[in-house]
Amino acid sequence: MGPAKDTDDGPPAATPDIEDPPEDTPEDAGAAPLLRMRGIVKRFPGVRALDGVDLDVRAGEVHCLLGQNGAGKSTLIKVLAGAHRPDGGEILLGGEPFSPAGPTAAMRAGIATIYQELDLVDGLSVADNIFLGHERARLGFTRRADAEREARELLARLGHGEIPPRRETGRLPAAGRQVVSMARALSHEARLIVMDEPSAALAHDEVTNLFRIIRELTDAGVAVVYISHRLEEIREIGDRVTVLKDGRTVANGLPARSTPTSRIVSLMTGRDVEYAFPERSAAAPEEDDDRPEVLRVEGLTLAGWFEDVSFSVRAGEIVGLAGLVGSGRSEILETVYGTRRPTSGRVLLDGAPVRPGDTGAAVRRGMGMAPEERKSQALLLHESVAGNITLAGLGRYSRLGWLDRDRETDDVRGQIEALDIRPADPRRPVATLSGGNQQKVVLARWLVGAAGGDARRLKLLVLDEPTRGVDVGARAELYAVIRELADRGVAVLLVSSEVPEVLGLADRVLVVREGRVIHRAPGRDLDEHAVLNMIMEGRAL
Ligand SMILES: Nc1ncnc2c1ncn2[C@@H]1O[C@H](COP(=O)(O)OP(=O)(O)OP(=O)(O)O)[C@@H](O)[C@H]1O
Repeated sequence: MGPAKDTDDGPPAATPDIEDPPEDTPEDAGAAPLLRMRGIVKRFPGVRALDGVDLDVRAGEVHCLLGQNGAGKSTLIKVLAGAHRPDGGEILLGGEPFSPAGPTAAMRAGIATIYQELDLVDGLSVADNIFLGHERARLGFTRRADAEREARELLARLGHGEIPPRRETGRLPAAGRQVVSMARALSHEARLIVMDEPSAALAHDEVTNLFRIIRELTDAGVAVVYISHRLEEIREIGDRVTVLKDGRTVANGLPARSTPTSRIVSLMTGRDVEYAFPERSAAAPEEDDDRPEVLRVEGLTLAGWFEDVSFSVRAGEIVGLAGLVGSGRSEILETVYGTRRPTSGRVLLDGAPVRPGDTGAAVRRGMGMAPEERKSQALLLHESVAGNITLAGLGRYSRLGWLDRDRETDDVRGQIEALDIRPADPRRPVATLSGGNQQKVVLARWLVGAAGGDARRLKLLVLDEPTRGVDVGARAELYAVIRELADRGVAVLLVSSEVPEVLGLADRVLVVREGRVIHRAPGRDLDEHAVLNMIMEGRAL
């Protein structure tokens, strides 16, 4: 089921099963909530994204908002942040009716939002981004030295005094950009901060830092609305949980720590999902494996990033790189695919060298890549879902100069169904899909490539954070699809910040630290604790 169709005919939808308030509430239970949203409705053409959502948030709590991809989480917080005008419902902030005329009005009322795709201006300095659109800027707070001093203080408060306020924001790594976004929220002295998947781009130690900051904020009485698909995080940082499904609230304010995971997952998905990794193929030890080598990387070096990296991936094999953000793991993938040109070393596909730094040649030879930054690197946002899915292989659909539309449509529909892309409408512009559904579109593009039996067949699929932003239900489906691809003979090379994902999926794992491969082992022989220890401390237990 996708979001509610915006039609007025048909029987009214059943009243959602809203849970009673929890018993183990924080001390301020009984006090009026800081934020109360009631019956919020938001329609887009053809879709009712929000169909009567309730949300109550108390001062000083971390309130987690959960739901499958497309359930309406981002839309709800955009309504709260003044970015969307609701079509119905009521919002009370501090007991007063609240209907922000726009984002600036919401910010002035003390609501700050850190979006999934950070809304920073890459070309501006860190300090300029922090004070962008700031009231004080308009009152003459433009003196650079003052802005930079205050920016430095905010960054230090966030534990990142090393980020220079004058640095061009686009040059910072993902974790640094997020700190800037957080500093912007703090600069507004917000009383409610919304974080939309703040940990998605962060490595383990950065998440620890993020949680420390969140605790400081809530201790000072700030409320945090936290959106994440990582259920284990919700247990660690959350106080209460609200679950959305198809644009409705199905559970309102459950206790975050004591509600069983199975209960939360079945509320989100409407079914019981087994959160398991697919069976691995019976992998032979590396030296005895006689499957053909699809990818061979020899002494690959990208100065300043990684050094002397060698490995191979065989047909039907999944190889995973585990490492921290900044360890060089994503850069290794990008150099294999040709987005970056190595300083030295070689990449061979089916035994023949690939032209360095030439992604076009890589694709023609049968490589596909789903990059980390889907919006800037992978999607044509104004194109349709179908257009994005068939992007890499248009040649596949032309016969004697005619485009074989039927075949194209069948392939696209097949992928929409296999990955449960919502809404299931091939003509919808990708820009209007939720974040997780956009990620599925990126993957679908390469899966189409793997389906055909023609010369353009996919041989090597390179995946950088394949499940970022993807909900728990769809994750299991994606894992199964990736394994199925491997079973069909595709070689898969992947990176994920989630160590259990690398260990659960990969036949072989390479542990990367500070630009070097420090350990190699079959996925089944490693455990999460040992790998975390290696990537953080540089040694095995
Ligand atoms: N600007 C828009 N135009 C049309 N439809 C939209 C627009 N924004 C969101 N939608 C639709 O509204 C629904 C809810 O999307 P939303 O982004 O709120 O989901 P989400 O719960 O945040 O999902 P995710 O976990 O994938 O980020 C989806 O069906 C989406 O396609």
